Amino acid sequence: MVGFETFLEPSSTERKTGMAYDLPEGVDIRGKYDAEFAKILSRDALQFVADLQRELRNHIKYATECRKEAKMRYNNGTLPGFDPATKYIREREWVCAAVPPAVADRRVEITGPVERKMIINALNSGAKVFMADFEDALSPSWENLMRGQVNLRDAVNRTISFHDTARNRVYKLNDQTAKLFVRPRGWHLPESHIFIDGEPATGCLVDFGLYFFHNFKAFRRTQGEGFGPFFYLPKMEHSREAKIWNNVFERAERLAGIEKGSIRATVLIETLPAVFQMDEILYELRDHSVGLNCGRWDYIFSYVKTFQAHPDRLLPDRVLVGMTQHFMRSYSDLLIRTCHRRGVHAMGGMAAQIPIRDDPVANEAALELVRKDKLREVKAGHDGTWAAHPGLIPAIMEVFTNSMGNKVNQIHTVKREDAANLTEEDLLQRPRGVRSMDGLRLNTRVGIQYLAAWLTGTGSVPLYNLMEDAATAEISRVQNWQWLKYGVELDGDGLGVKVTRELFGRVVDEEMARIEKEVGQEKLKKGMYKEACKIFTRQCTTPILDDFLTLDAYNRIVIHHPKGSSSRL
Ligand SMILES: CC(=O)SCCNC(=O)CCNC(=O)[C@H](O)C(C)(C)COP(=O)(O)OP(=O)(O)OC[C@H]1O[C@@H](n2cnc3c(N)ncnc32)[C@H](O)[C@@H]1OP(=O)(O)O
Ligand SMILES: O=CC(=O)O
Ligand SMILES: [Mg+2]
Repeated sequence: MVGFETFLEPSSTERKTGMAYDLPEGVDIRGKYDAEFAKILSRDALQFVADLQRELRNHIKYATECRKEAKMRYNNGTLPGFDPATKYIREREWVCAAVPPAVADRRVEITGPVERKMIINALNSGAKVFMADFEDALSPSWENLMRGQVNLRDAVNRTISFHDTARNRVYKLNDQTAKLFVRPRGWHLPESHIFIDGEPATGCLVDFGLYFFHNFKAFRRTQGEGFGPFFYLPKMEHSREAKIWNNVFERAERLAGIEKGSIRATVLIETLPAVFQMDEILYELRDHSVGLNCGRWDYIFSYVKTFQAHPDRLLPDRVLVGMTQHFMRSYSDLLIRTCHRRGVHAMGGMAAQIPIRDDPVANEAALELVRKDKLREVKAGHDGTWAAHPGLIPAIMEVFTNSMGNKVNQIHTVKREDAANLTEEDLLQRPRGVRSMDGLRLNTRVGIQYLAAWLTGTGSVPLYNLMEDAATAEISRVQNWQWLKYGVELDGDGLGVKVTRELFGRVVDEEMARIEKEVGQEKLKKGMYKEACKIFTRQCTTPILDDFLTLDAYNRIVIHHPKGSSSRL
């Protein structure tokens, strides 16, 4: 193990190796060499990541096995629920460490991929927080991930700029910027361009490790007011996964020589099993927590996934599964109650609407939907919420500020004790609504176009005036799979058509024709639409549901450079 102090200075051990990365023992890089990437992938930074991986790999494997075991139980008919063994954690009075002053006010948070121009725009957007995303909004190609690390380093050091040559516009940071949170990938995704002891590294440890290593010092000085760095943690299913993150944080703090509790993280509650573990997750992270967030889109995806073997719990059309469905409202209410009882932020989620530039009437209608959604959140007791686009920030800020007045959050003022009575049944209640041919078509059209964008390096896209990312695309995929698997009757159009493979095949052909008409023949040919259609169709029709759309698709974007990318000195 290299002492952490040696990491901090540009060290003499970071030898110039020409066109190859300088690697510690047991680490191999199979991604393309780039001189900028080499500054991120320094020997000492890689050593830090490798040490995290070595210390935690068995815990990660165990947690992965537990996920499989839980899936088997749900597939055999068990319903997720509160764990009697951890009742004492839910019932006892305890609180998380106090919220750091730098992030007490999080009323509007903007999110976006770690792309250079977007990072600058997001930090300048007027939002209180910017969540820079290696996850739902990013296609994890080697190029995107490593450029993302370069961009974040420059953002934290405040040297980031971007020259849009086509528009001759230079982007720079304002004096006042949003506070930066970083969201690493979920536990399930490998980083197949970095091998540690012969195995692909765990994606989130690479994202966390490289970012923390290069930025913790500057971050604490420039924006954390002595705390930080700050993170969002996605897609957890159980508190044992939060415990692994807590170990990661403690280890990083120890090695960096910073106080325990410096690193803070907000956990997304975006899987159905995790809603029954909210106290337990906060408890594991009680020294490092700044709250929970309603990751509503992955949560809906997870509802389908968890109940993949329960034909009595089929979803209605995707557009009908909103926050006013009883199970969604119950989840948000219980999350608020749990967070405020434990002294941390209860963050709202993402409304999918984005500005519609060429149609003022439609734009106003979209904005009104966002306002309504945000008003519901702030009235329920959320302390802040997410915006997908800078154009939405003034309206959302106004809703939260009008409702919260001078308060920076509602942690101590809105307790929601009424939500203590919510039951497992409330949290699992079947969503209501119809299923329609339009729903099947929309899922198909959106799923294919999103995947085509993802395969070519773009992880969040505007489609039909809505933001689409990995989480929303997952809903389209699993909903089609579920409807096909159980041959549901489309009762929403009065036609009573059953979803069969033949019908779905026809829908795919027709929707591909529609996509061609919309994007043009040229773009269709140049893009990855046919490949995307193949992957999406296979995943919708496979007898056993794939765990993640992006796991299969990831293999298509891994590009190994066996020669000249790495060297062992
Ligand atoms: C389910 C979840 O996990 S939600 C969280 C993950 N998802 C996300 O973070 C999605 C974030 N949003 C986005 O990626 C984008 O807003 C999109 C793809 C939906 C739409 O993007 P675009 O089509 O480029 O929007 P549009 O053309 O209106 O952009 C106008 C300007 O706003 C900027 N912009 C748009 N969204 C963002 C954003 N989220 N952050 C920073 N800047 C943004 C654009 O870069 C552009 O800047 P410019 O005028 O300087 O060139
Ligand atoms: O990550 C957020 C979500 O809604 O999913
Ligand atoms: Mg998500």
